[in-house]
Amino acid sequence: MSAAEETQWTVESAIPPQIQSLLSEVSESKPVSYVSLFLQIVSLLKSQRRTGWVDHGIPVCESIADHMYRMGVSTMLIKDRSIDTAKCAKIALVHDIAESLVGDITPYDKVDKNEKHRRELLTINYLSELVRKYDEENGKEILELWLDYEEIRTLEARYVKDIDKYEMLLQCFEYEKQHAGEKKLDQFWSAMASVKTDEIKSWVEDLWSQRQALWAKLESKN
Ligand SMILES: Nc1nc2c(ncn2[C@H]2C[C@H](O)[C@@H](COP(=O)(O)O)O2)c(=O)[nH]1
Ligand SMILES: [Mn+2]
Repeated sequence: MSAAEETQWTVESAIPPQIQSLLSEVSESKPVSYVSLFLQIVSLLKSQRRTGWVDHGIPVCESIADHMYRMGVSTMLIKDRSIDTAKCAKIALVHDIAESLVGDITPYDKVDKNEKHRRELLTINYLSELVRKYDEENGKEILELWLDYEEIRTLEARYVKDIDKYEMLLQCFEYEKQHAGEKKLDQFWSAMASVKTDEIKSWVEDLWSQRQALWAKLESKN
């Protein structure tokens, strides 16, 4: 993608036609009209497949929403009582919300991380503004929770960052099991090194030993 094409990306250009047609139906005189508009943009997360799996030929793979849902549930398992797990769940539910319009960009895509951040920051501000039309405080909260994650501003965000990697690795392990030796997704497992908290490290270490056992069994059959 050329530099010119990259910087041409705007939120407005990323809004798909089915959402564009809704924009003329909201009115600041009717704040509640922004609720369904915002949530129909969120719906895009339910149909967008996670690019990393698509790139590795996983048929019928999970969506971005699937990933965030299981992350939300995962935060409820954190047993460190000093962590505000309700806040973790909220961060999990919004951390990839900008991908509704930006799309799911992997570390191997041609979009560099500054451009990815630029697009996602424009989008989260756009989404936050939509919610503020209905409720100022809720719109601000969604933006702040997203920034907590993006900038790892809190220990809760650090846990969610770790769970983002754990959830991906668990999904990777599930795809490797499903494909019974046909798909060895080694590339993703380098993410283990990014996990920082002791508790989530213990989750990852357990998963890694399960994966090692799986491949020992699969490779013994060959
Ligand atoms: N091909 C690879 N894709 C990867 C890797 N690590 C992450 N990813 C994918 C997973 C998602 O599709 C996307 C970003 O995920 P976020 O949850 O961070 O938005 O990138 C990898 O090692 N290889
Ligand atoms: Mn994520």
